[in-house]
Parts: sequence; C-alpha cells; structure tokens
Amino acid sequence: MSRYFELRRELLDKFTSAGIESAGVEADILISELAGFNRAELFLQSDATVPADLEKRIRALGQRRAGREPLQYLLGYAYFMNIRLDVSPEVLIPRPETECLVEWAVDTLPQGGSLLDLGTGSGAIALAVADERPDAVITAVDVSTPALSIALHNAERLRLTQVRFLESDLFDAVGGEKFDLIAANLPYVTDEEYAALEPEVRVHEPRLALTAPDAGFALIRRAAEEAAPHLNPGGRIIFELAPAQVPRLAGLLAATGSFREVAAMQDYTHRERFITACRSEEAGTEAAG
Ligand SMILES: C[S@@+](CC[C@H](N)C(=O)[O-])C[C@H]1O[C@@H](n2cnc3c(N)ncnc32)[C@H](O)[C@@H]1O
Repeated sequence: MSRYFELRRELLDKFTSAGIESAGVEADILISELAGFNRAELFLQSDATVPADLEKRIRALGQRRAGREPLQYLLGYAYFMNIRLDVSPEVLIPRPETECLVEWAVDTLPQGGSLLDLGTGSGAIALAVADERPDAVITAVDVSTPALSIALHNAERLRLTQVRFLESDLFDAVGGEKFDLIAANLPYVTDEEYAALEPEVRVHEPRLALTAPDAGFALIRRAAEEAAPHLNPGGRIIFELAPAQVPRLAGLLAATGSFREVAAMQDYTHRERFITACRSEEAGTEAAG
C-alpha cells in the first residue's frame, strides 16, 4: 500500500528513466485523472493511502506509459479547448497549437456561417468550433473510416449535433457546396521527419494522419489548388503546417490567382504555423464534382 506522494515519486522515476520529457507533469495527470482529483486535491491528498484497486490501475497504466504509449490513448481521452474528446490510436491526439487555429476560426466565422473541417480526425476542430459557436453550420470530412466513427461518437457524446460528417478524400464528397471558412490541418510530416519522431508519435499515432508525399506537401498543395471553388466570395481558408513549409504555401496560394490577403500566423510559441487567405472576387466559382 502506497501513499500518493510515494506512488507519484515511483512514476516520476520510471518516466524519467524512460526518457519522457515532462515526467512529473505526466505522473500528476495520470494519478489525478484516475483518482478523480484535480491537481490541488492531489497535492492535499499526498499523505493519504491510495486505495488498492486504484494503485493497481495507476501502476498498470504507468508501466505502459513508460513503454512510451501516449498518455491520452491510455486514458482514452484528450482535452482540447473547452471540450474532452475520446481518442484511440486511430486518430491523431489533438495538439495544443491547433487551438490557435480554432480561436481564429471562432473569431472569423460570420454569424450563422458555414465551416468545412478538412481532415477532422477526432473531430477536434469541428467540435471545438461548434462548442464555441452554436450558430455555425459545420461539415467535417476525413478519408479514414475509423477516424470518422470516433469523430461521430464525440459529436454525439458532446451533443454537438450541428456537425455533419462525410467520408471524403479532400473535397471529393463535398460536391459543389461552398463555405465561409475552410480549416485544413492535413498531414504535413516528411518521411525523414517521421523516422526521427518520438516513439509516442511514430509507433502509436496513425501514419495516415501525419505524413504526406512531396516533402509533406502533397495534400496541402491539392487542398490549396482545389479550395477556391468551395469558398463563398470573401470566404477564408486556414492551413496548419510546418514553419518551413510556410513560404511554399504562401507562394502557391498567391500563384493560383484565387486568393488575396495571404498571411502567416504564429502559434503560442511564436512559430509561423498557419497560413490564412481570402478568396478573391475574381476566383473561379465552379467546384468540380
Ligand atoms: C494532422 S491530422 C489532423 C486531425 C484533426 N484535424 C486535428 O487537428 O487533431 C490529419 C487528418 O487528415 C486525414 N486525412 C489524410 N488524408 C486525407 C485526405 N486525402 N482527405 C481527407 N482527410 C485526410 C487523416 O486521416 C487525419 O485524420
């Protein structure tokens, strides 16, 4: 029988030896989430004895975490903006930097406006916007059937019923529909970068959500080339991408002649991580399909 502070120390040592960067934070989260405590309660309870069955569960998941399984997959959920999304290894774990994209979309979307979330994964962007903007009409697409079923499950659990989900290779199933906003967090990791990723990502997260051919640019390029006919006049698009890809996408969007106000936007760590653009009035209006 351990006390909370002893169990925390044990996990901290185990995680540190396994090379996990934020070992203390992860130990705290694992214990407090399973115990049903917040961080302050965990601190206040540190001398209390951990119930035997809880200790067993924490130890079992701690062991798997030390084997570099991501904490969110072990818990089965991830926090994103103000919602909790269920996640499994079939969807990417939503990243904190993507919250900047959501904040931009929430601020930019006109009243009653429409949003297309390209590559929705767990539903993170679509559902976080829906949660903040009940007036919005949202479509979310993904090429992955298992990802879509998790996204749909999240929408039902969160009762965010204004989101429609479609299985689609980029715009293929969207037909001639137009939107006020398109949000694209598509795969953009190169094969070389992928080989060097931490085991949490490389071994456990779905490769389909991470990599793309052509130096990680193939899907972003297709989306940029096909997007204009799916935007209303004055409609806007935002891409999340690697900072090194920003100049290439900015050049490509400008070269299509379909976009104006092409601009880079920074994430919370002041890295250029997003490109936004506005559909110009001269852009072609016919969507293929
Ligand atoms: C980087 S993940 C982003 C997931 C989610 N939007 C988020 O921010 O957490 C990219 C997503 O794009 C999806 N995807 C990959 N290729 C696609 C394609 N051709 N068409 C639509 N979605 C695609 C993947 O299945 C994955 O869910």
